[in-house]
Amino acid sequence: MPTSIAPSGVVPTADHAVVVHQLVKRYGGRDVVDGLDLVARAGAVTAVLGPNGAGKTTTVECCEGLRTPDAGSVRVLGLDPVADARALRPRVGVMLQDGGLPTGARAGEVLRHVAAMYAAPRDTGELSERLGVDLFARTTVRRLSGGQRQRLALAAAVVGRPEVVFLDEPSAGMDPQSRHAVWELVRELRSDGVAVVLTTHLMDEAEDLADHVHVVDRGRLLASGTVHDLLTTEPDGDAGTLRFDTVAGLDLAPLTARLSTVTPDAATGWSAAEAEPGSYVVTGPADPRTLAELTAWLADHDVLAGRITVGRRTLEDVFLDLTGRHLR
Ligand SMILES: Nc1ncnc2c1ncn2[C@@H]1O[C@H](COP(=O)(O)OP(=O)(O)OP(=O)(O)O)[C@@H](O)[C@H]1O
Repeated sequence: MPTSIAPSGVVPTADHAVVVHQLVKRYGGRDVVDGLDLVARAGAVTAVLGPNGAGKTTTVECCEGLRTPDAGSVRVLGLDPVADARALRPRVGVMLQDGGLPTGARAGEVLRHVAAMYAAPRDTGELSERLGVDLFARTTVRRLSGGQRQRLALAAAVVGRPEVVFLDEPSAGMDPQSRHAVWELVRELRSDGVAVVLTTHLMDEAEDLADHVHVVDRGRLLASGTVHDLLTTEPDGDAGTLRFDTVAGLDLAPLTARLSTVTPDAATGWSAAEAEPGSYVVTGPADPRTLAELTAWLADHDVLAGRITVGRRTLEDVFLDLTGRHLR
């Protein structure tokens, strides 16, 4: 069962490296973070997953001491990120979404300069090589591509061997190979005991990397738990999904009724939604018979599906269930 599908179920304990409690942040009278609870453990990857504008960056910036909460509290390693900023600086690594790097300096210099600020930094040569920073070490930051800046920012965030790392959309704009290198590094940080907090709107990033996922939307926590917990939460249990694309506007009630007749003994029922015009998601105890029934139903309606896929539920489906909207 999930650690919590309800926001109130996030229970901070002493071994949490990050504890955000009822955080509120307002801009222009609008609560962009609206009573958010969030925890992150050492030796684990915690993903803050939500669509654009959900309040992920604002939340993480409050954890980094870059923004002051309007209400609620934030503790990182037991300290206040704003009041105890000096004590936290050597212990926390931060990768900002816009990089936050000096634009006139060369990439290699930036990394060496950041490393020099720490007592026991990582080997910059080894780190540069594995993230591909060595390939553009002599290029000034302003000339780097978005993905190159991201890689440099990540290297700078981890070079000081921090205990907690905040990564804001770490693989945004990266090619698949760079993304793979980032994910490998994140996994290694976890096994070294680092508390990794990453924001993402990429469900596969959250599913592949995260030990714990906080799903946020409109400044609020919608669900929290391990990926497995979130994907197997009642009422859908171990439901699978049948997705198909065809003409828009099909009446789905007769379809779910028909599928239910095929699986009368199943613990879970069927639900169906038109996620986007002409793009349907049918969730339930999918098996070969129900797939055959779906295609028969389509044939009865004289419609040809452009694509039919069978799969397990994804975090995208969880988000759709919770909000009625897509993650992106
Ligand atoms: N400095 C600011 N002044 C006014 N509004 C802001 C400011 N920073 C953020 N916002 C607004 O707060 C809301 C949340 O923004 P935030 O960047 O935290 O979202 P996000 O979940 O990180 O989104 P994205 O995935 O697009 O980065 C947005 O509506 C944004 O426009």
